[in-house]
Amino acid sequence: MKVTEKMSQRDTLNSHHSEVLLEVNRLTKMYGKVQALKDVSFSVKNGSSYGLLGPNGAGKSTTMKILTGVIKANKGSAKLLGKDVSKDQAIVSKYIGYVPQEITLYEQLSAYDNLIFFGQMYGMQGNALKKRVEEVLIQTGLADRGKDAIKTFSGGMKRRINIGAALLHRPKLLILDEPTVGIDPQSRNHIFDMIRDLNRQGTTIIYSTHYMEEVEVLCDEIAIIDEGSVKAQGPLGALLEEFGKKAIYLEVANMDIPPELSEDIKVVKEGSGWILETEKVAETMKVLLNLAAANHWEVKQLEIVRPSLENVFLRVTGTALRD
Ligand SMILES: Nc1ncnc2c1ncn2[C@@H]1O[C@H](COP(=O)(O)OP(=O)(O)OP(=O)(O)O)[C@@H](O)[C@H]1O
Repeated sequence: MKVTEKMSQRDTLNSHHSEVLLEVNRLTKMYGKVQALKDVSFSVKNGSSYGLLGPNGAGKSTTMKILTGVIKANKGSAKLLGKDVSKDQAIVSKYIGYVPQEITLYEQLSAYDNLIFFGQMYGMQGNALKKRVEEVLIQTGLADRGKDAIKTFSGGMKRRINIGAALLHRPKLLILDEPTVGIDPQSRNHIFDMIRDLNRQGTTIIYSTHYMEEVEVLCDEIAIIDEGSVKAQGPLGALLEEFGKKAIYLEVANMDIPPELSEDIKVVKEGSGWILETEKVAETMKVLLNLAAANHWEVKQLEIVRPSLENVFLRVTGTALRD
Protein backbone atom coordinates (compact mmCIF):
# COMPACT_ATOMS: atom_id res chain seq x y z
CA MET A 1 0.00 0.00 0.00
CA LYS A 2 1.73 3.14 -1.13
CA VAL A 3 -0.26 6.02 0.29
CA THR A 4 -1.06 4.53 3.62
CA GLU A 5 0.79 5.00 6.84
CA LYS A 6 1.08 2.79 9.87
CA MET A 7 -1.11 3.82 12.78
CA SER A 8 0.38 3.81 16.24
CA GLN A 9 0.26 0.46 17.91
CA ARG A 10 0.82 2.11 21.22
CA ASP A 11 -2.50 3.93 21.60
CA THR A 12 -3.81 1.41 24.03
CA LEU A 13 -0.57 0.79 25.88
CA ASN A 14 -0.44 2.25 29.38
CA SER A 15 -4.00 3.51 29.06
CA HIS A 16 -4.70 2.31 32.59
CA HIS A 17 -2.50 5.09 33.96
CA SER A 18 -4.45 8.24 34.62
CA GLU A 19 -2.74 9.96 37.55
CA VAL A 20 -1.01 13.17 36.43
CA LEU A 21 2.73 13.14 37.17
CA LEU A 22 3.71 16.44 35.62
CA GLU A 23 1.55 19.48 35.07
CA VAL A 24 2.97 22.23 32.87
CA ASN A 25 1.01 25.44 33.03
CA ARG A 26 1.48 28.43 30.73
CA LEU A 27 5.29 28.51 30.62
CA THR A 28 6.68 31.62 29.01
CA LYS A 29 10.39 32.15 28.43
CA MET A 30 12.29 35.11 26.97
CA TYR A 31 15.98 35.06 26.04
CA GLY A 32 16.48 38.82 25.93
CA LYS A 33 14.08 39.88 23.20
CA VAL A 34 13.67 36.38 21.77
CA GLN A 35 10.47 34.75 22.92
CA ALA A 36 11.34 31.05 23.14
CA LEU A 37 8.08 29.91 24.80
CA LYS A 38 4.59 31.38 24.85
CA ASP A 39 2.06 29.94 27.28
CA VAL A 40 3.17 26.33 26.92
CA SER A 41 0.82 23.96 28.78
CA PHE A 42 0.52 20.18 28.80
CA SER A 43 0.22 17.39 31.30
CA VAL A 44 1.96 14.04 31.48
CA LYS A 45 0.28 11.01 33.03
CA ASN A 46 2.16 8.65 35.27
CA GLY A 47 3.49 5.72 33.24
CA SER A 48 2.96 7.33 29.85
CA SER A 49 5.43 8.08 27.10
CA TYR A 50 5.02 11.70 26.07
CA GLY A 51 6.50 13.13 22.89
CA LEU A 52 7.41 16.75 22.21
CA LEU A 53 7.44 17.03 18.43
CA GLY A 54 8.67 20.15 16.67
CA PRO A 55 11.27 21.56 14.29
CA ASN A 56 14.64 22.97 15.38
CA GLY A 57 14.17 26.13 17.40
CA ALA A 58 10.56 25.30 18.35
CA GLY A 59 11.33 25.48 22.07
CA LYS A 60 11.66 21.80 23.02
CA SER A 61 15.05 22.13 24.75
CA THR A 62 13.94 25.27 26.55
CA THR A 63 10.87 23.44 27.88
CA MET A 64 12.99 20.50 29.06
CA LYS A 65 15.53 22.76 30.73
CA ILE A 66 12.73 24.45 32.67
CA LEU A 67 11.26 21.08 33.70
CA THR A 68 14.62 20.01 35.10
CA GLY A 69 15.37 23.30 36.86
CA VAL A 70 18.37 24.13 34.63
CA ILE A 71 16.78 27.47 33.69
CA LYS A 72 13.80 29.38 35.04
CA ALA A 73 10.70 30.44 33.17
CA ASN A 74 9.61 34.08 33.15
CA LYS A 75 6.02 33.05 33.77
CA GLY A 76 4.01 29.91 34.39
CA SER A 77 4.85 26.77 36.32
CA ALA A 78 5.78 23.12 36.04
CA LYS A 79 4.64 20.88 38.87
CA LEU A 80 5.95 17.40 39.50
CA LEU A 81 3.68 15.47 41.88
CA GLY A 82 2.17 18.82 42.80
CA LYS A 83 5.52 20.47 43.67
CA ASP A 84 6.90 23.41 41.68
CA VAL A 85 10.17 22.25 40.05
CA SER A 86 11.67 25.76 40.16
CA LYS A 87 11.31 25.88 43.93
CA ASP A 88 12.09 22.30 44.85
CA GLN A 89 15.39 21.07 43.38
CA ALA A 90 15.26 18.06 45.74
CA ILE A 91 12.18 16.64 44.04
CA VAL A 92 13.77 17.16 40.62
CA SER A 93 16.98 15.32 41.63
CA LYS A 94 15.07 12.50 43.23
CA TYR A 95 12.46 11.77 40.58
CA ILE A 96 13.82 13.08 37.27
CA GLY A 97 16.57 11.68 35.06
CA TYR A 98 17.59 14.20 32.37
CA VAL A 99 19.50 13.40 29.21
CA PRO A 100 20.48 16.76 27.67
CA GLN A 101 21.19 17.24 23.98
CA GLU A 102 24.92 17.69 24.55
CA ILE A 103 26.80 14.59 25.65
CA THR A 104 28.58 15.25 28.93
CA LEU A 105 31.11 12.50 29.71
CA TYR A 106 34.78 12.41 30.65
CA GLU A 107 36.58 11.23 27.52
CA GLN A 108 39.67 9.95 29.34
CA LEU A 109 37.73 7.89 31.88
CA SER A 110 36.18 4.47 31.24
CA ALA A 111 32.42 4.07 30.82
CA TYR A 112 32.34 2.35 34.22
CA ASP A 113 34.21 5.20 35.96
CA ASN A 114 31.99 7.79 34.29
CA LEU A 115 28.91 6.05 35.66
CA ILE A 116 30.47 5.76 39.12
CA PHE A 117 31.14 9.50 39.00
CA PHE A 118 27.56 10.36 38.02
CA GLY A 119 26.19 7.98 40.66
CA GLN A 120 28.23 9.75 43.34
CA MET A 121 26.68 13.03 42.21
CA TYR A 122 23.32 11.49 43.02
CA GLY A 123 24.62 10.58 46.48
CA MET A 124 25.08 6.89 45.73
CA GLN A 125 28.16 5.01 46.95
CA GLY A 126 29.91 1.76 47.85
CA ASN A 127 28.79 -1.67 46.69
CA ALA A 128 25.25 -0.52 45.98
CA LEU A 129 26.61 1.97 43.44
CA LYS A 130 28.98 -0.59 41.85
CA LYS A 131 26.14 -3.06 41.49
CA ARG A 132 23.86 -0.43 39.98
CA VAL A 133 26.56 0.69 37.50
CA GLU A 134 26.93 -2.91 36.34
CA GLU A 135 23.15 -3.21 35.87
CA VAL A 136 23.02 0.02 33.89
CA LEU A 137 25.96 -1.07 31.71
CA ILE A 138 23.96 -4.20 30.84
CA GLN A 139 20.90 -2.06 30.10
CA THR A 140 22.90 0.09 27.68
CA GLY A 141 24.17 -3.03 25.92
CA LEU A 142 27.77 -1.98 26.58
CA ALA A 143 28.75 -4.22 29.50
CA ASP A 144 31.67 -5.65 27.51
CA ARG A 145 33.03 -2.13 26.88
CA GLY A 146 32.77 -0.93 30.48
CA LYS A 147 36.53 -0.79 31.05
CA ASP A 148 37.23 1.13 27.83
CA ALA A 149 37.80 4.88 27.76
CA ILE A 150 34.87 6.92 26.46
CA LYS A 151 37.15 8.46 23.80
CA THR A 152 37.18 5.08 22.02
CA PHE A 153 33.34 5.02 21.76
CA SER A 154 31.18 5.95 18.77
CA GLY A 155 28.71 8.84 19.13
CA GLY A 156 25.86 6.39 19.57
CA MET A 157 27.68 4.45 22.29
CA LYS A 158 28.47 7.68 24.13
CA ARG A 159 24.81 8.61 23.96
CA ARG A 160 23.83 5.25 25.45
CA ILE A 161 26.22 5.81 28.39
CA ASN A 162 24.81 9.31 28.77
CA ILE A 163 21.31 7.84 29.04
CA GLY A 164 22.68 5.26 31.50
CA ALA A 165 24.00 8.09 33.69
CA ALA A 166 20.48 9.49 33.95
CA LEU A 167 19.10 6.09 35.00
CA LEU A 168 21.39 5.30 37.93
CA HIS A 169 19.06 6.68 40.61
CA ARG A 170 16.01 4.92 39.07
CA PRO A 171 14.07 8.08 38.14
CA LYS A 172 10.29 8.04 37.95
CA LEU A 173 10.46 10.41 34.97
CA LEU A 174 13.11 10.20 32.25
CA ILE A 175 13.47 13.29 30.05
CA LEU A 176 15.40 12.86 26.81
CA ASP A 177 16.27 15.75 24.51
CA GLU A 178 16.60 14.54 20.89
CA PRO A 179 18.70 11.51 21.87
CA THR A 180 19.01 10.03 18.37
CA VAL A 181 20.30 13.03 16.43
CA GLY A 182 23.40 12.08 14.44
CA ILE A 183 23.50 8.52 15.74
CA ASP A 184 24.19 5.20 13.98
CA PRO A 185 21.14 2.95 13.36
CA GLN A 186 22.31 0.21 15.73
CA SER A 187 22.57 2.58 18.69
CA ARG A 188 19.29 4.21 17.67
CA ASN A 189 17.51 0.86 17.82
CA HIS A 190 19.14 0.07 21.11
CA ILE A 191 18.01 3.42 22.53
CA PHE A 192 14.44 2.75 21.34
CA ASP A 193 14.46 -0.69 23.00
CA MET A 194 15.82 0.79 26.22
CA ILE A 195 13.11 3.45 26.30
CA ARG A 196 10.34 0.93 25.57
CA ASP A 197 11.58 -1.43 28.29
CA LEU A 198 11.84 1.36 30.84
CA ASN A 199 8.35 2.57 29.96
CA ARG A 200 6.93 -0.95 30.24
CA GLN A 201 8.48 -1.23 33.67
CA GLY A 202 6.71 1.95 34.76
CA THR A 203 9.13 4.81 34.04
CA THR A 204 7.36 7.84 32.60
CA ILE A 205 9.09 9.21 29.50
CA ILE A 206 9.26 12.66 27.95
CA TYR A 207 10.95 12.47 24.57
CA SER A 208 11.69 15.37 22.25
CA THR A 209 12.34 14.94 18.56
CA HIS A 210 11.88 16.45 15.14
CA TYR A 211 11.34 12.99 13.62
CA MET A 212 7.65 12.07 13.28
CA GLU A 213 8.33 8.37 12.95
CA GLU A 214 10.00 8.39 16.37
CA VAL A 215 6.96 9.71 18.20
CA GLU A 216 4.77 7.33 16.19
CA VAL A 217 6.61 4.30 17.49
CA LEU A 218 7.59 5.51 20.95
CA CYS A 219 4.93 7.80 22.32
CA ASP A 220 1.32 7.37 23.36
CA GLU A 221 0.65 11.09 23.76
CA ILE A 222 2.25 14.04 22.04
CA ALA A 223 2.40 17.81 21.97
CA ILE A 224 3.20 19.47 18.65
CA ILE A 225 5.36 22.51 19.38
CA ASP A 226 6.14 25.21 16.86
CA GLU A 227 7.47 28.73 17.31
CA GLY A 228 7.34 28.47 21.09
CA SER A 229 3.76 27.31 21.48
CA VAL A 230 1.80 24.10 21.66
CA LYS A 231 -0.26 23.82 18.47
CA ALA A 232 -2.04 20.56 19.33
CA GLN A 233 -1.77 17.83 21.92
CA GLY A 234 -3.32 14.58 22.99
CA PRO A 235 -3.16 10.84 22.37
CA LEU A 236 -1.70 10.08 18.95
CA GLY A 237 -4.87 8.32 17.79
CA ALA A 238 -7.05 11.25 18.81
CA LEU A 239 -4.86 13.75 16.94
CA LEU A 240 -4.92 11.60 13.82
CA GLU A 241 -8.68 11.39 14.11
CA GLU A 242 -9.15 15.11 14.71
CA PHE A 243 -6.61 16.64 12.33
CA GLY A 244 -5.65 13.83 9.96
CA LYS A 245 -6.82 14.03 6.40
CA LYS A 246 -9.39 11.40 5.47
CA ALA A 247 -9.18 10.15 1.93
CA ILE A 248 -9.46 7.33 -0.56
CA TYR A 249 -6.87 6.33 -3.14
CA LEU A 250 -8.26 5.22 -6.50
CA GLU A 251 -6.36 3.90 -9.48
CA VAL A 252 -8.20 2.65 -12.57
CA ALA A 253 -6.37 1.23 -15.61
CA ASN A 254 -8.84 2.23 -18.31
CA MET A 255 -9.59 5.78 -17.11
CA ASP A 256 -7.46 8.95 -17.39
CA ILE A 257 -9.81 11.52 -15.91
CA PRO A 258 -11.21 11.22 -12.39
CA PRO A 259 -14.85 10.23 -11.91
CA GLU A 260 -17.42 12.94 -11.30
CA LEU A 261 -18.21 12.93 -7.63
CA SER A 262 -19.98 15.20 -5.18
CA GLU A 263 -18.57 18.74 -4.97
CA ASP A 264 -17.28 18.46 -1.42
CA ILE A 265 -14.80 15.76 -2.44
CA LYS A 266 -11.41 17.24 -3.32
CA VAL A 267 -9.58 15.29 -6.03
CA VAL A 268 -5.78 15.41 -6.23
CA LYS A 269 -3.64 13.53 -8.76
CA GLU A 270 -1.22 11.09 -7.09
CA GLY A 271 1.03 8.77 -9.10
CA SER A 272 -1.15 6.99 -11.67
CA GLY A 273 -4.31 7.49 -9.60
CA TRP A 274 -6.14 10.05 -7.50
CA ILE A 275 -6.51 10.94 -3.87
CA LEU A 276 -10.14 11.72 -3.05
CA GLU A 277 -10.31 13.75 0.15
CA THR A 278 -13.56 13.38 2.02
CA GLU A 279 -14.95 13.27 5.54
CA LYS A 280 -17.44 10.63 4.37
CA VAL A 281 -15.06 7.82 3.60
CA ALA A 282 -17.44 4.86 3.91
CA GLU A 283 -20.20 6.50 1.89
CA THR A 284 -17.80 7.55 -0.89
CA MET A 285 -16.33 4.05 -0.99
CA LYS A 286 -19.80 2.64 -1.69
CA VAL A 287 -20.42 5.18 -4.45
CA LEU A 288 -17.08 4.26 -6.06
CA LEU A 289 -17.77 0.53 -5.91
CA ASN A 290 -21.13 1.09 -7.62
CA LEU A 291 -19.57 3.32 -10.28
CA ALA A 292 -16.83 0.75 -10.87
CA ALA A 293 -19.36 -2.04 -11.43
CA ALA A 294 -21.66 0.05 -13.61
CA ASN A 295 -18.88 1.44 -15.81
CA HIS A 296 -16.61 -1.60 -16.01
CA TRP A 297 -13.62 0.11 -14.46
CA GLU A 298 -10.44 -1.93 -14.31
CA VAL A 299 -9.69 -1.02 -10.72
CA LYS A 300 -6.00 -1.40 -9.86
CA GLN A 301 -6.21 0.09 -6.38
CA LEU A 302 -9.06 1.32 -4.23
CA GLU A 303 -8.24 1.87 -0.60
CA ILE A 304 -8.75 4.08 2.40
CA VAL A 305 -5.79 6.35 3.12
CA ARG A 306 -5.20 6.38 6.83
CA PRO A 307 -4.42 9.76 8.36
CA SER A 308 -0.74 10.36 8.99
CA LEU A 309 1.04 12.47 11.58
CA GLU A 310 2.51 14.38 8.67
CA ASN A 311 -1.00 15.56 7.71
CA VAL A 312 -1.67 16.50 11.32
CA PHE A 313 1.56 18.49 11.55
CA LEU A 314 0.85 20.33 8.32
CA ARG A 315 -2.69 21.10 9.38
CA VAL A 316 -1.85 22.48 12.84
CA THR A 317 1.36 24.38 12.01
CA GLY A 318 0.77 25.31 8.39
CA THR A 319 4.22 24.01 7.44
CA ALA A 320 5.77 20.65 6.68
CA LEU A 321 8.26 19.25 9.20
CA ARG A 322 11.50 18.84 7.31
CA ASP A 323 14.78 17.57 8.57
N1 LIG B 1 20.61 30.70 25.41
C1 LIG B 1 19.87 31.26 24.45
N2 LIG B 1 19.98 32.57 24.15
C2 LIG B 1 19.22 33.13 23.18
N3 LIG B 1 18.29 32.46 22.45
C3 LIG B 1 18.14 31.17 22.71
C4 LIG B 1 18.93 30.48 23.71
N4 LIG B 1 18.55 29.19 23.72
C5 LIG B 1 17.59 29.06 22.79
N5 LIG B 1 17.34 30.23 22.18
C6 LIG B 1 16.31 30.48 21.14
O1 LIG B 1 15.05 30.07 21.67
C7 LIG B 1 14.27 29.40 20.69
C8 LIG B 1 13.94 27.99 21.16
O2 LIG B 1 15.12 27.20 21.24
P1 LIG B 1 15.20 25.70 21.75
O3 LIG B 1 16.62 25.31 21.81
O4 LIG B 1 14.39 25.56 22.97
O5 LIG B 1 14.47 24.94 20.57
P2 LIG B 1 14.44 23.38 20.23
O6 LIG B 1 13.05 23.09 19.81
O7 LIG B 1 14.99 22.60 21.33
O8 LIG B 1 15.36 23.28 18.98
P3 LIG B 1 16.78 22.57 18.82
O9 LIG B 1 16.47 21.21 18.36
O10 LIG B 1 17.45 23.39 17.74
O11 LIG B 1 17.48 22.64 20.16
C9 LIG B 1 15.09 29.46 19.42
O12 LIG B 1 14.68 30.59 18.70
C10 LIG B 1 16.51 29.63 19.92
O13 LIG B 1 17.30 30.29 18.95
